[in-house]
Amino acid sequence: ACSSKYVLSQMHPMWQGPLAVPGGDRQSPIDITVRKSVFDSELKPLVTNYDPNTCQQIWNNGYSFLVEYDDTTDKSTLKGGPLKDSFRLCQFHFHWGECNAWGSEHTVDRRLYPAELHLVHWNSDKYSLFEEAVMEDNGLAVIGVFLKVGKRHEGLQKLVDALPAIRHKGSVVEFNRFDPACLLPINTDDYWTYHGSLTTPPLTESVSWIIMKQHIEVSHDQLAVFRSLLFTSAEEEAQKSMVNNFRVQQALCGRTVRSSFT
Ligand SMILES: COc1ccc(N2C[C@H](O)c3cc(S(N)(=O)=O)sc3S2(=O)=O)cc1
Ligand SMILES: [Zn+2]
Repeated sequence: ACSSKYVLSQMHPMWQGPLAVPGGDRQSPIDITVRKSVFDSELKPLVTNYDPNTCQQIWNNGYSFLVEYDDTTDKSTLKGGPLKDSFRLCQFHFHWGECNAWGSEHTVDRRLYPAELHLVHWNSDKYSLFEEAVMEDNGLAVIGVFLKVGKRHEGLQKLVDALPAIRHKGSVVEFNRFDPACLLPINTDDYWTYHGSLTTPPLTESVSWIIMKQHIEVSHDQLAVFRSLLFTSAEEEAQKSMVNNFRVQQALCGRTVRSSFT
């Protein structure tokens, strides 16, 4: 799939029809084969500085639900890790399955998780707008965190309680003072990192992926509320449950996945 000009057509609930991505040799998501990852002692700990007051709204974009942050100043930033520059948080969202057996986009030694959190940041040292950065080689940095079903996640509940108000595609509600740091695992020093792409259209190959080794736990009931969202807008006849909003895994095409831990 790497040499071919186009990625295989992604006949997937999230979008129909073939998706042409020029080149297509650094697509995401991927399976992380632990024994093939390469320890890199140059990789630093992640440095996140998130200001909960920059949280603005939560909305259903028809792929997932996004919590959006004011990224007009450097108030919520990500530095360190594999990154040379400072990146600004613009949104976070999740991917999940119709059941707890699957739902994550990345896998570790083929292990699937019921859901995966993505915290999306753009390179504010090199670019002045998200829209510019998203098209550039080192424009975005996305932190991926696996979710496992277990004890209730207290910090997540505020977000879960807001979901019924955005059931339909296109609905938006104000959402303030949410600190995304509460969704990070205790240990953020251990991660894998590789160069990849957005996992939804436009699939641009502009992402430095940082996948946390440690997962977070959420309750079965909290995840069930994710599945009560809809892909469809209020006007559409057939309502489709927003589930399985993950992309099929892509070929590694010779890329190396580095680890910050041995
Ligand atoms: C060019 O116009 C745009 C480009 C990208 C986007 N985004 C929305 C996407 O759904 C999306 C999916 C991401 S994932 N699953 O982390 O790879 S990150 C991301 S986004 O916030 O960049 C919006 C407009
Ligand atoms: Zn995502």
